Amino acid sequence: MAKAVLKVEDVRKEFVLGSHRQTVLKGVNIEVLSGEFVALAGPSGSGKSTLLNLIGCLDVPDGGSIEIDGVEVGRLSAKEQARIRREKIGFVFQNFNLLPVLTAAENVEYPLTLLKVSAAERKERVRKALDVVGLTEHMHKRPTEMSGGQQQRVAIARALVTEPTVILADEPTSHLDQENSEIVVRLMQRLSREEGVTFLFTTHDPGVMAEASRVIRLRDGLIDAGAASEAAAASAVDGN
Ligand SMILES: Nc1ncnc2c1ncn2[C@@H]1O[C@H](COP(=O)(O)OP(=O)(O)OP(=O)(O)O)[C@@H](O)[C@H]1O
Repeated sequence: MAKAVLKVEDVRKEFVLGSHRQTVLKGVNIEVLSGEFVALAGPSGSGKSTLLNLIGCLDVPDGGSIEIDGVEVGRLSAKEQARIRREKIGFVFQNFNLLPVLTAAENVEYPLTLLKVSAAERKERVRKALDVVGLTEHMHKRPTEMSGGQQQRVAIARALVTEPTVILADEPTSHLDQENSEIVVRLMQRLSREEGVTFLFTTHDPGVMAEASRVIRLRDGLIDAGAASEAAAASAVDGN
């Protein structure tokens, strides 16, 4: 039985804009097991990015707890949050967010430099990460010299290279055409199945959701219990 690497319990978040107070997350509970490939779905404005930002230590919850690899991250100082982000979390963004002046290899190497990994080990880990995403021959190219799909694969290699507990991906395929979207989703799925990498990603695309090992749905600030029980019933039937 795989262990839970992410536990979100009764998480609440509200935003105040002037006199308007909006409760976006009203007590969210989710658990993600090591090696799972989990989609977070829900209508626009349902709080998917807000939840991902809390899990990614980019914001703090107003209540509840978030545990990553057994560490409670919801009430850490900004400095401690930054350390958790560097050591335990990989990020993939919809617009790739590669540094334009760096080559593919240098982009992938960057987070290892922040972790003070030795030059020899950096070289080996970058080589392996680019190999796993199938971009060895493009390692010296800059982002502008690569397609969107190739750039997103570099971003996945950059997220992978630190061997994080979980990779969080916010709409990783929404800026890609159908063909590249499929390539990127299949790549993430393969990394989950073959390398045991854990992914939690948001998406609006039913085709992408269909590839997930599990779909968690947010609605009105809560996990959609109907969808959760449907998923439990489906996994009981197919034995996953
Ligand atoms: N920093 C903020 N300040 C104020 N309101 C915010 C902030 N961030 C998000 N919100 C509000 O919280 C709600 C949820 O936003 P969020 O981006 O999490 O939704 P989402 O499900 O990711 O939407 P989409 O699918 O359109 O990306 C929205 O109503 C949004 O306006």
